Amino acid sequence: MALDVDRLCFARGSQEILDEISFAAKPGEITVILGPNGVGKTTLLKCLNRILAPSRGEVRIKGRDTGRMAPRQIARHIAYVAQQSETAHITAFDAILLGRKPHMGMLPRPEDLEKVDAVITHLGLEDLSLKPLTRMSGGELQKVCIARALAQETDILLMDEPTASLDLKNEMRILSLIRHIVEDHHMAAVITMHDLNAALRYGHRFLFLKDGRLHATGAINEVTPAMISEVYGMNVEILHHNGLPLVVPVDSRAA
Ligand SMILES: Nc1ncnc2c1ncn2[C@@H]1O[C@H](COP(=O)(O)OP(=O)(O)OP(=O)(O)O)[C@@H](O)[C@H]1O
Repeated sequence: MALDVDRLCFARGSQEILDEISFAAKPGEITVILGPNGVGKTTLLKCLNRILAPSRGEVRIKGRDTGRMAPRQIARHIAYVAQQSETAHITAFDAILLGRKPHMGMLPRPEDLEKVDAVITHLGLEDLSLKPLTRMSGGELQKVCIARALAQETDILLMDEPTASLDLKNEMRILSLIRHIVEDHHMAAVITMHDLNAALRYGHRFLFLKDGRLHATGAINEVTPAMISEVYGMNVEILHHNGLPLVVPVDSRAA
């Protein structure tokens, strides 16, 4: 496994946010964390790369406890795309170059610049390369953030609501891009999402959080309407259209 999470707990003061969360993220797969607002999805992601320190339990990268690793070492294995990306007045090229920081000293080496060029070409971002982040649309910015994560050359990718501010077309494009990257580069991705239909379309494995605990997990063919209803407090059906699952709310009463 690329990433093993073992009985992870996180508390803020006396408030227990995450309670005994265990799962493993596999290379070549997108693991999607699902659950209602405020359940702890972002908190869990931040515990995975130790932006937040779990109060109990372990997160292991290829068997190594992240609690015993320096932040720079963790950053060589885990790239993190936060929910609100920074929009500093720097170009896309420079933003992507920041992804090389865990690998370089004070100054970029020729191989760092070559890596950034290669990622820009791979994602077709040549036209954006010299554009400042402050003048980018949400979709453009998200692509730059993904490019920076790729330039970081990690085996694990964490993304917090990567399509939150995107229109339908860009949402599909970005999720398709993430899925291709994960499969082609054999990365293990863990992402949070609210759009259940997009999640079921592009994810491989699903974790449902409820009341701070892992309520249910499963691959695409193991997700049931009951799991969704119990977690979101709303009755749903799962229909199929052209082989794709579609979650349809049945009524708005609490399940
Ligand atoms: N900086 C903070 N200080 C105090 N409490 C916080 C902080 N950040 C989050 N919380 C609380 O921790 C809990 C989990 O928040 P978190 O952001 O992880 O949830 P989430 O599932 O990602 O929510 P959403 O779907 O709305 O983004 C919530 O009760 C939230 O109010």
